[in-house]
Amino acid sequence: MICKRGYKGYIYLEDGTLIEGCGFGAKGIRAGEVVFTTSMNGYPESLTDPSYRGQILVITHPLVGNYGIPKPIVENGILRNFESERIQVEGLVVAEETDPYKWNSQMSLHDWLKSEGVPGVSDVDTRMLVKKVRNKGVMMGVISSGIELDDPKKYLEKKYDEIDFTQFTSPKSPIIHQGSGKGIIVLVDCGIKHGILYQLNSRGYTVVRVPCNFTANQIMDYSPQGVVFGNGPGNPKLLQGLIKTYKDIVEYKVPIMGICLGHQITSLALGGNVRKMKYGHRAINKPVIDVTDNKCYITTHNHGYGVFKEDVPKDMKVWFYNPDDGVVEGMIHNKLPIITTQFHPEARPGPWDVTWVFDKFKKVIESGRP
Ligand SMILES: NC(=O)CC[C@H](N)C(=O)O
Repeated sequence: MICKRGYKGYIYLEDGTLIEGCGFGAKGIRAGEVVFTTSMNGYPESLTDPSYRGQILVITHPLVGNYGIPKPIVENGILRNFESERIQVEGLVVAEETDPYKWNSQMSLHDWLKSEGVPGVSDVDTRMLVKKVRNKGVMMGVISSGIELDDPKKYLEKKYDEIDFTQFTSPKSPIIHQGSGKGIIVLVDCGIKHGILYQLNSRGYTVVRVPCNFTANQIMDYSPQGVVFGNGPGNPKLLQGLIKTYKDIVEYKVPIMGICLGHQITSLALGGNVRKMKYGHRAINKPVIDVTDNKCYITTHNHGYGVFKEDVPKDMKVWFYNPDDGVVEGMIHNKLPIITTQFHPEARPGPWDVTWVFDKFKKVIESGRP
């Protein structure tokens, strides 16, 4: 195989599969859970989504890199075109990585991965790889770019589900984004996407991002009008401290919104359950049905764990579900001002059809009712 960047690359799966391709981006070896997204675009946003920490991402769209990587645009400390300040995935696998052709491209995908020390592998039969993951379920794997992979098993000692990745993605101290109005929302930041910050801040709220391990007292010291438990990486059941904080916050009856990881933490804190899915939902065109009016929306997803119908806490009801597999994609509390979505109402990447969920949260805050 002749490789465009001059070096080879490999993907090794824990079931023994070894795939040879071409290396791109940084030279190096990393381990991670191998997951795939069917998103057709939005790779700058996906690669910087902290929920992908610990994972090797396979993009099923055959050409990746066509429009390059834009210059970051920051307003009020909020990134408008990336989801965090760095690439979060452990590695990237594509069929073909291309050089950019677009007016606002600042650098190629290859140069971006290289500058951030993240390995990529191209020229891979991603369809075969995805079929394997779909049939067997997500697996641990090793990605190597530009380095021979002699003994891949030695990189596979740690299991994705047993690592608390929020230690890498949560800020160490609070970060404040001033709003135009008076209200304060505390956003519990276990590795949030800037799209969520943007949606809250653009509705006038001052958003205080607090570390994932802040206590309820520390959160309530800000006298927030609402508390948002945002997205984040890894296994929600490892976050027992966060679950405790959630339970304590519920006692204050303050309006709560849970997004993705926050939806899962809601279920665990209120007596429900969360389970690992076979290969998760990662896409920007997943259908969800709103049971209140039976409307179907096309939404952005990135989750490997899920709340199933029988896992919903007894004081909550299903708000959204995915008609493909029945996974619960949103919940509303029967009495308390608590709403959640498993999908990403902030999209990025993806359609903005469901940003009204943030307006709904504003109404919940104003009325004090779910
Ligand atoms: N995007 C998220 O918040 C993901 C939540 C959780 N880490 C999961 O994979 O299911």
